Amino acid sequence: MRYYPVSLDIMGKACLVVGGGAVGTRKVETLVRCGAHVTVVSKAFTDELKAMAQDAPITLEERAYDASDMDGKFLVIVATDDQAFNTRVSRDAEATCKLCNVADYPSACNFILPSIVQRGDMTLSISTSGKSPAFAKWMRRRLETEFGDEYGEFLELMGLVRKKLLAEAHEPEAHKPLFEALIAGGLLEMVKAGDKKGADAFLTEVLGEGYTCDTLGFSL
Ligand SMILES: C[C@@]1(CC(=O)O)C2=NC(=C\c3[nH]c(c(CCC(=O)O)c3CC(=O)O)Cc3[nH]c(c(CC(=O)O)c3CCC(=O)O)/C=C3\N/C(=C\2)[C@@H](CCC(=O)O)[C@]3(C)CC(=O)O)/[C@H]1CCC(=O)O
Ligand SMILES: NC(=O)c1ccc[n+]([C@@H]2O[C@H](COP(=O)([O-])OP(=O)(O)OC[C@H]3O[C@@H](n4cnc5c(N)ncnc54)[C@H](O)[C@@H]3O)[C@@H](O)[C@H]2O)c1
Repeated sequence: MRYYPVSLDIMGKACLVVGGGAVGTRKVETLVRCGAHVTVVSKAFTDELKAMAQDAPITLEERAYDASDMDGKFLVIVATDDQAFNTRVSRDAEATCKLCNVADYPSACNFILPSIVQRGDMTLSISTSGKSPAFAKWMRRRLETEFGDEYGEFLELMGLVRKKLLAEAHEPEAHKPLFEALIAGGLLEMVKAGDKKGADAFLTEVLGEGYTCDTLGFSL
Protein backbone atom coordinates (compact mmCIF):
# COMPACT_ATOMS: atom_id res chain seq x y z
CA MET A 1 0.00 0.00 0.00
CA ARG A 2 1.55 3.30 -1.11
CA TYR A 3 -0.40 5.75 1.13
CA TYR A 4 -1.57 5.41 4.75
CA PRO A 5 -5.31 6.25 5.07
CA VAL A 6 -6.38 8.35 8.07
CA SER A 7 -9.35 10.53 9.12
CA LEU A 8 -7.96 13.81 10.43
CA ASP A 9 -9.66 15.77 13.19
CA ILE A 10 -9.28 19.39 12.03
CA MET A 11 -12.20 20.77 14.07
CA GLY A 12 -11.20 24.26 15.28
CA LYS A 13 -7.69 23.86 13.88
CA ALA A 14 -5.91 26.63 11.97
CA CYS A 15 -5.31 25.66 8.35
CA LEU A 16 -3.62 27.57 5.54
CA VAL A 17 -4.64 27.58 1.88
CA VAL A 18 -2.35 29.35 -0.56
CA GLY A 19 -4.16 30.24 -3.79
CA GLY A 20 -7.77 31.40 -3.86
CA GLY A 21 -8.79 30.28 -7.38
CA ALA A 22 -11.27 27.59 -8.38
CA VAL A 23 -9.27 24.74 -6.87
CA GLY A 24 -8.38 26.66 -3.68
CA THR A 25 -12.09 27.46 -3.23
CA ARG A 26 -13.02 23.77 -3.41
CA LYS A 27 -10.35 22.88 -0.86
CA VAL A 28 -11.47 25.65 1.54
CA GLU A 29 -15.07 24.46 1.30
CA THR A 30 -14.16 20.94 2.45
CA LEU A 31 -11.87 22.20 5.22
CA VAL A 32 -14.63 24.45 6.57
CA ARG A 33 -17.20 21.66 6.38
CA CYS A 34 -14.86 19.70 8.68
CA GLY A 35 -14.75 22.59 11.16
CA ALA A 36 -11.35 24.10 10.34
CA HIS A 37 -10.47 27.77 10.68
CA VAL A 38 -8.96 28.67 7.34
CA THR A 39 -6.61 31.47 6.33
CA VAL A 40 -6.36 31.94 2.57
CA VAL A 41 -3.38 33.83 1.18
CA SER A 42 -3.73 34.74 -2.50
CA LYS A 43 -3.29 37.48 -5.06
CA ALA A 44 -7.00 37.18 -5.87
CA PHE A 45 -10.09 35.31 -4.67
CA THR A 46 -13.11 33.82 -6.43
CA ASP A 47 -16.49 35.46 -5.77
CA GLU A 48 -17.61 32.15 -4.25
CA LEU A 49 -14.78 32.29 -1.71
CA LYS A 50 -15.57 35.91 -0.86
CA ALA A 51 -19.21 34.92 -0.28
CA MET A 52 -18.23 31.92 1.85
CA ALA A 53 -15.97 34.12 3.99
CA GLN A 54 -18.99 36.26 4.98
CA ASP A 55 -20.36 33.65 7.36
CA ALA A 56 -17.68 31.01 7.88
CA PRO A 57 -14.39 31.00 9.82
CA ILE A 58 -12.38 32.01 6.74
CA THR A 59 -9.83 34.85 6.70
CA LEU A 60 -8.91 36.15 3.24
CA GLU A 61 -5.49 37.78 2.99
CA GLU A 62 -4.94 39.47 -0.38
CA ARG A 63 -1.16 39.72 -0.34
CA ALA A 64 2.05 37.90 -1.16
CA TYR A 65 2.68 34.67 0.72
CA ASP A 66 5.30 34.77 3.47
CA ALA A 67 7.02 31.79 5.11
CA SER A 68 5.69 33.04 8.47
CA ASP A 69 2.19 32.10 7.21
CA MET A 70 3.11 28.57 8.34
CA ASP A 71 3.24 29.67 11.98
CA GLY A 72 0.58 27.97 14.10
CA LYS A 73 -0.98 26.09 11.17
CA PHE A 74 -1.89 22.43 11.48
CA LEU A 75 -2.29 21.72 7.77
CA VAL A 76 -1.45 23.49 4.51
CA ILE A 77 -2.97 23.20 1.03
CA VAL A 78 -1.23 24.88 -1.89
CA ALA A 79 -3.30 25.59 -4.99
CA THR A 80 -1.85 28.39 -7.07
CA ASP A 81 -1.29 28.04 -10.80
CA ASP A 82 2.45 28.68 -10.38
CA GLN A 83 4.09 25.26 -9.89
CA ALA A 84 7.56 26.62 -8.99
CA PHE A 85 5.98 28.79 -6.31
CA ASN A 86 3.85 25.88 -5.08
CA THR A 87 7.01 23.81 -4.63
CA ARG A 88 8.63 26.60 -2.63
CA VAL A 89 5.63 26.75 -0.29
CA SER A 90 5.68 22.97 0.12
CA ARG A 91 9.36 23.16 1.12
CA ASP A 92 8.49 25.72 3.80
CA ALA A 93 5.76 23.36 4.98
CA GLU A 94 8.14 20.43 5.11
CA ALA A 95 10.77 22.48 6.98
CA THR A 96 8.18 23.22 9.67
CA CYS A 97 6.73 19.66 9.73
CA LYS A 98 3.28 20.61 8.45
CA LEU A 99 0.84 18.32 6.73
CA CYS A 100 0.94 19.62 3.17
CA ASN A 101 -0.96 18.94 -0.05
CA VAL A 102 -0.10 20.62 -3.34
CA ALA A 103 -2.98 20.24 -5.79
CA ASP A 104 -1.97 18.00 -8.68
CA TYR A 105 1.63 17.65 -7.52
CA PRO A 106 2.01 14.44 -5.49
CA SER A 107 5.80 14.57 -5.21
CA ALA A 108 5.46 17.84 -3.23
CA CYS A 109 2.72 16.40 -0.96
CA ASN A 110 3.00 14.46 2.29
CA PHE A 111 -0.69 13.58 1.89
CA ILE A 112 -2.92 13.35 -1.17
CA LEU A 113 -6.67 13.90 -1.30
CA PRO A 114 -9.18 11.16 -2.01
CA SER A 115 -12.48 11.44 -3.86
CA ILE A 116 -15.33 11.51 -1.34
CA VAL A 117 -18.91 10.29 -0.96
CA GLN A 118 -20.56 11.81 2.11
CA ARG A 119 -23.76 10.45 3.64
CA GLY A 120 -24.22 12.10 7.02
CA ASP A 121 -21.32 10.87 9.14
CA MET A 122 -20.54 8.06 6.73
CA THR A 123 -17.60 8.90 4.51
CA LEU A 124 -16.45 6.74 1.64
CA SER A 125 -13.00 7.82 0.46
CA ILE A 126 -11.60 6.58 -2.79
CA SER A 127 -7.92 6.77 -3.54
CA THR A 128 -6.08 5.30 -6.48
CA SER A 129 -2.79 6.20 -4.77
CA GLY A 130 -2.43 8.87 -7.43
CA LYS A 131 -2.58 6.40 -10.32
CA SER A 132 -5.81 7.70 -11.86
CA PRO A 133 -7.82 10.61 -10.36
CA ALA A 134 -10.28 10.24 -13.26
CA PHE A 135 -10.97 6.67 -12.15
CA ALA A 136 -11.38 7.83 -8.51
CA LYS A 137 -14.00 10.31 -9.72
CA TRP A 138 -15.77 7.63 -11.80
CA MET A 139 -15.81 5.33 -8.76
CA ARG A 140 -17.23 8.14 -6.60
CA ARG A 141 -20.09 8.64 -9.04
CA ARG A 142 -20.79 4.92 -9.08
CA LEU A 143 -20.80 4.69 -5.27
CA GLU A 144 -23.04 7.77 -5.08
CA THR A 145 -25.74 5.92 -7.00
CA GLU A 146 -25.31 2.81 -4.84
CA PHE A 147 -25.22 4.46 -1.40
CA GLY A 148 -28.12 6.88 -0.88
CA ASP A 149 -29.01 9.20 2.02
CA GLU A 150 -30.53 6.27 3.95
CA TYR A 151 -27.00 5.14 4.82
CA GLY A 152 -26.37 8.40 6.68
CA GLU A 153 -29.73 8.08 8.48
CA PHE A 154 -29.10 4.44 9.37
CA LEU A 155 -25.67 5.35 10.72
CA GLU A 156 -27.29 8.06 12.85
CA LEU A 157 -29.58 5.42 14.38
CA MET A 158 -26.71 2.96 14.93
CA GLY A 159 -24.77 5.76 16.66
CA LEU A 160 -27.68 6.48 19.00
CA VAL A 161 -28.11 2.77 19.85
CA ARG A 162 -24.39 2.43 20.53
CA LYS A 163 -24.34 5.53 22.73
CA LYS A 164 -27.20 4.17 24.85
CA LEU A 165 -25.64 0.70 25.10
CA LEU A 166 -22.27 2.19 26.08
CA ALA A 167 -23.95 4.37 28.70
CA GLU A 168 -25.36 1.18 30.23
CA ALA A 169 -22.24 -0.99 30.00
CA HIS A 170 -18.85 -1.24 28.34
CA GLU A 171 -19.11 -4.78 27.06
CA PRO A 172 -17.87 -4.88 23.48
CA GLU A 173 -18.12 -8.67 23.20
CA ALA A 174 -21.78 -8.64 24.30
CA HIS A 175 -22.58 -5.64 22.08
CA LYS A 176 -21.01 -6.99 18.92
CA PRO A 177 -23.76 -9.55 18.08
CA LEU A 178 -26.43 -6.93 18.79
CA PHE A 179 -24.92 -4.53 16.27
CA GLU A 180 -24.49 -7.37 13.79
CA ALA A 181 -28.14 -8.39 14.22
CA LEU A 182 -29.29 -4.80 13.61
CA ILE A 183 -27.13 -4.45 10.51
CA ALA A 184 -28.03 -7.83 9.00
CA GLY A 185 -31.69 -7.83 10.02
CA GLY A 186 -33.14 -5.29 7.60
CA LEU A 187 -33.10 -2.13 9.78
CA LEU A 188 -31.48 -0.18 6.96
CA GLU A 189 -34.37 -1.03 4.64
CA MET A 190 -36.89 0.01 7.33
CA VAL A 191 -35.11 3.36 7.72
CA LYS A 192 -35.09 3.79 3.95
CA ALA A 193 -38.82 3.03 3.77
CA GLY A 194 -39.64 5.31 6.73
CA ASP A 195 -41.13 2.26 8.48
CA LYS A 196 -41.15 3.52 12.07
CA LYS A 197 -43.47 0.80 13.36
CA GLY A 198 -41.27 -1.95 11.88
CA ALA A 199 -38.08 -0.30 13.16
CA ASP A 200 -39.50 0.05 16.69
CA ALA A 201 -40.59 -3.60 16.78
CA PHE A 202 -37.21 -4.77 15.52
CA LEU A 203 -35.21 -2.55 17.91
CA THR A 204 -37.23 -3.87 20.85
CA GLU A 205 -36.86 -7.47 19.65
CA VAL A 206 -33.06 -7.23 19.38
CA LEU A 207 -32.24 -4.79 22.19
CA GLY A 208 -35.16 -5.11 24.60
CA GLU A 209 -37.66 -2.69 26.13
CA GLY A 210 -36.64 0.96 26.09
CA TYR A 211 -35.22 0.82 22.61
CA THR A 212 -37.47 2.62 20.12
CA CYS A 213 -36.90 5.46 17.69
CA ASP A 214 -38.50 7.92 20.11
CA THR A 215 -36.59 6.85 23.23
CA LEU A 216 -33.36 6.94 21.23
CA GLY A 217 -34.19 10.42 19.90
CA PHE A 218 -34.25 9.26 16.29
CA SER A 219 -36.81 10.85 13.99
CA LEU A 220 -38.14 8.58 11.26
C1 LIG B 1 -9.73 12.84 -6.07
C2 LIG B 1 -9.45 14.31 -6.34
C3 LIG B 1 -9.68 15.02 -5.03
C4 LIG B 1 -9.41 16.50 -5.01
O1 LIG B 1 -8.75 17.07 -5.90
O2 LIG B 1 -9.90 17.09 -4.02
C5 LIG B 1 -8.05 14.41 -6.90
N1 LIG B 1 -8.07 14.75 -8.18
C6 LIG B 1 -9.36 14.93 -8.64
C7 LIG B 1 -9.73 15.11 -9.97
C8 LIG B 1 -8.85 15.19 -11.11
N2 LIG B 1 -7.55 15.57 -11.06
C9 LIG B 1 -7.03 15.52 -12.34
C10 LIG B 1 -8.07 15.11 -13.22
C11 LIG B 1 -7.95 14.96 -14.74
C12 LIG B 1 -7.96 13.49 -15.14
C13 LIG B 1 -6.75 12.66 -14.66
O3 LIG B 1 -5.60 13.10 -14.78
O4 LIG B 1 -7.01 11.55 -14.12
C14 LIG B 1 -9.20 14.88 -12.45
C15 LIG B 1 -10.58 14.41 -12.90
C16 LIG B 1 -11.44 15.55 -13.39
O5 LIG B 1 -11.17 16.72 -13.12
O6 LIG B 1 -12.42 15.22 -14.09
C17 LIG B 1 -5.70 15.92 -12.73
C18 LIG B 1 -4.54 15.53 -11.89
N3 LIG B 1 -4.57 15.11 -10.59
C19 LIG B 1 -3.30 14.87 -10.16
C20 LIG B 1 -2.41 15.18 -11.22
C21 LIG B 1 -0.89 15.11 -11.15
C22 LIG B 1 -0.35 13.75 -11.23
O7 LIG B 1 -1.04 12.72 -11.41
O8 LIG B 1 0.90 13.68 -11.13
C23 LIG B 1 -3.18 15.60 -12.31
C24 LIG B 1 -2.74 16.13 -13.65
C25 LIG B 1 -2.38 15.03 -14.61
C26 LIG B 1 -1.90 15.61 -15.91
O9 LIG B 1 -0.83 16.24 -15.91
O10 LIG B 1 -2.63 15.46 -16.89
C27 LIG B 1 -2.95 14.41 -8.87
C28 LIG B 1 -3.76 14.16 -7.79
N4 LIG B 1 -5.11 14.32 -7.78
C29 LIG B 1 -5.61 13.85 -6.62
C30 LIG B 1 -6.92 14.03 -6.18
C31 LIG B 1 -4.57 13.10 -5.87
C32 LIG B 1 -4.69 11.60 -6.18
C33 LIG B 1 -6.07 11.00 -5.92
C34 LIG B 1 -6.10 9.54 -6.17
O11 LIG B 1 -5.48 8.81 -5.35
O12 LIG B 1 -6.70 9.09 -7.15
C35 LIG B 1 -3.29 13.68 -6.46
C36 LIG B 1 -2.15 12.66 -6.57
C37 LIG B 1 -2.72 14.80 -5.59
C38 LIG B 1 -3.77 15.76 -5.05
O13 LIG B 1 -4.18 16.67 -5.80
O14 LIG B 1 -4.16 15.59 -3.87
C39 LIG B 1 -10.31 14.89 -7.52
C40 LIG B 1 -11.61 14.10 -7.84
C41 LIG B 1 -12.79 14.79 -7.20
C42 LIG B 1 -14.08 14.15 -7.61
O15 LIG B 1 -14.48 13.20 -6.95
O16 LIG B 1 -14.71 14.66 -8.54
N1 LIG C 1 -6.78 18.42 -8.03
C1 LIG C 1 -7.65 18.96 -8.90
O1 LIG C 1 -8.80 18.53 -8.94
C2 LIG C 1 -7.24 20.07 -9.83
C3 LIG C 1 -8.10 20.45 -10.86
C4 LIG C 1 -7.71 21.51 -11.68
C5 LIG C 1 -6.48 22.14 -11.44
N2 LIG C 1 -5.66 21.74 -10.43
C6 LIG C 1 -4.37 22.40 -10.12
O2 LIG C 1 -4.58 23.48 -9.24
C7 LIG C 1 -3.93 24.67 -9.73
C8 LIG C 1 -4.84 25.86 -9.51
O3 LIG C 1 -5.97 25.75 -10.34
P1 LIG C 1 -7.11 26.87 -10.36
O4 LIG C 1 -8.09 26.46 -11.37
O5 LIG C 1 -7.60 27.12 -8.97
O6 LIG C 1 -6.28 28.14 -10.86
P2 LIG C 1 -6.69 29.67 -10.78
O7 LIG C 1 -5.85 30.37 -11.80
O8 LIG C 1 -8.19 29.80 -10.81
O9 LIG C 1 -6.25 30.12 -9.31
C9 LIG C 1 -4.92 30.27 -8.91
C10 LIG C 1 -4.93 31.27 -7.77
O10 LIG C 1 -3.60 31.35 -7.25
C11 LIG C 1 -3.29 32.73 -7.04
N3 LIG C 1 -1.83 32.87 -7.14
C12 LIG C 1 -1.03 32.65 -8.21
N4 LIG C 1 0.26 32.86 -7.87
C13 LIG C 1 0.27 33.22 -6.57
C14 LIG C 1 1.31 33.57 -5.63
N5 LIG C 1 2.59 33.59 -5.98
N6 LIG C 1 0.95 33.87 -4.38
C15 LIG C 1 -0.36 33.86 -3.99
N7 LIG C 1 -1.37 33.55 -4.83
C16 LIG C 1 -1.06 33.24 -6.09
C17 LIG C 1 -4.03 33.47 -8.12
O11 LIG C 1 -4.25 34.82 -7.76
C18 LIG C 1 -5.33 32.67 -8.20
O12 LIG C 1 -6.25 33.19 -7.26
C19 LIG C 1 -3.66 24.40 -11.23
O13 LIG C 1 -2.41 24.91 -11.56
C20 LIG C 1 -3.66 22.89 -11.34
O14 LIG C 1 -2.34 22.39 -11.27
C21 LIG C 1 -6.06 20.71 -9.62
